[in-house]
Amino acid sequence: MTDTSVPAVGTADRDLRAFIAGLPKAELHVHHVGSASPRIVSELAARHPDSKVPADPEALVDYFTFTDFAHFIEVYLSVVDLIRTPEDVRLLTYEVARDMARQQVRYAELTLTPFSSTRRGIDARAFMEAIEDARKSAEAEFGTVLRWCFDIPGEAGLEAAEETTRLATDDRIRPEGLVSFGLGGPEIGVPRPQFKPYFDRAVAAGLRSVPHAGETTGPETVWDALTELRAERIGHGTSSARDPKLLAHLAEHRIPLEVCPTSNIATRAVRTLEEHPIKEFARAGVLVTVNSDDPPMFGTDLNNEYAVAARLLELDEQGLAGLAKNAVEASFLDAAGKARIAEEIDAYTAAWLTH
Ligand SMILES: Nc1ncnc2c1ncn2[C@@H]1O[C@H](CCC(=O)c2cccc(C(=O)O)c2)[C@@H](O)[C@H]1O
Ligand SMILES: [Zn+2]
Repeated sequence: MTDTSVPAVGTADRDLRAFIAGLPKAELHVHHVGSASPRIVSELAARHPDSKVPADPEALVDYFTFTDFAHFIEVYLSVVDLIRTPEDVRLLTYEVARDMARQQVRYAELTLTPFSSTRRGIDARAFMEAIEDARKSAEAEFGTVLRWCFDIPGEAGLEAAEETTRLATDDRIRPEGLVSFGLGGPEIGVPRPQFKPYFDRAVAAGLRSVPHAGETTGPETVWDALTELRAERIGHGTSSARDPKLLAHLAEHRIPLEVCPTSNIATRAVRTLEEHPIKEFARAGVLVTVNSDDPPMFGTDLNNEYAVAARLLELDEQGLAGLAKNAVEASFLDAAGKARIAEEIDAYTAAWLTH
């Protein structure tokens, strides 16, 4: 006979997952192409049958298993090759927002790499119109507010930096939803300081600096991002844990880290979740935000990243609400926008804990 007095293993975990599923959230580090779900990839692959990306969602699980960071970028670029027309761009953006809304994401800063599209022949203005059309439809229909980060694909060099900066700063081209400027791709062999003039121009044009740093290289790259690229938040920043002075600096200056735990395992930047430095960040007083990076490619979503963080940081519902509010605080929303989501988080948490 089953002993019903003993809670089934995992009940607490299930309750926390249910709490997370309904928790209003903000996401600060998530890539446009990297958010293409199997459903979206299949639709794009069917449109472009010459692509090497499998159209069958089940085959995508194997295809999205990476041997290292370089392999991840290789696969990533094969998905980039599926985005060939402004309509592909619009579809991807709109469907990504739908997937976010299902997870109660109220606000997201989505990282786009417009250079990858313009160099493949998509007209810059048509690209901007496509993302803006998707942004406005998504906000009206799903209630999810999107803002853009344009990032330089570092490995593609200064030509990519120049083009990304032009697209981000030319008043006749830059989209209304653009708030920030980033730098992604591999770090090894791609020194950050060479991008200083481009970040200077972007910051002068009113954009916020949010480069990836310390994902696959050491803390010196994070220092470079801070001192040379004027970073206001750090993408990943994983290796900061190896430099106590850096942790103290990040904490003192309230420079948030955009932590993406499952991504770090999938790209082999960190060996296991148990070894992930998120605990050290929190202990040092750094403003930690939790993000999904390239969720379907890493077999995760934002809700799962919150569940992972809850386990690693030993958070209860109040702790998770605090984590969600960290992302709101670290976002580039205005004060009223931040207050609105923070209040929603508090109201949801209070209602959950009293019923
Ligand atoms: N975890 C990540 N960490 C870092 N970056 C990540 C992560 N996830 C996704 N990215 C994205 O990968 C892009 C890389 C694209 C790139 O390197 C490249 C090189 C040469 C040519 C072209 C091209 O398009 O022709 C592109 C970055 O810009 C970034 O947005
Ligand atoms: Zn990233």
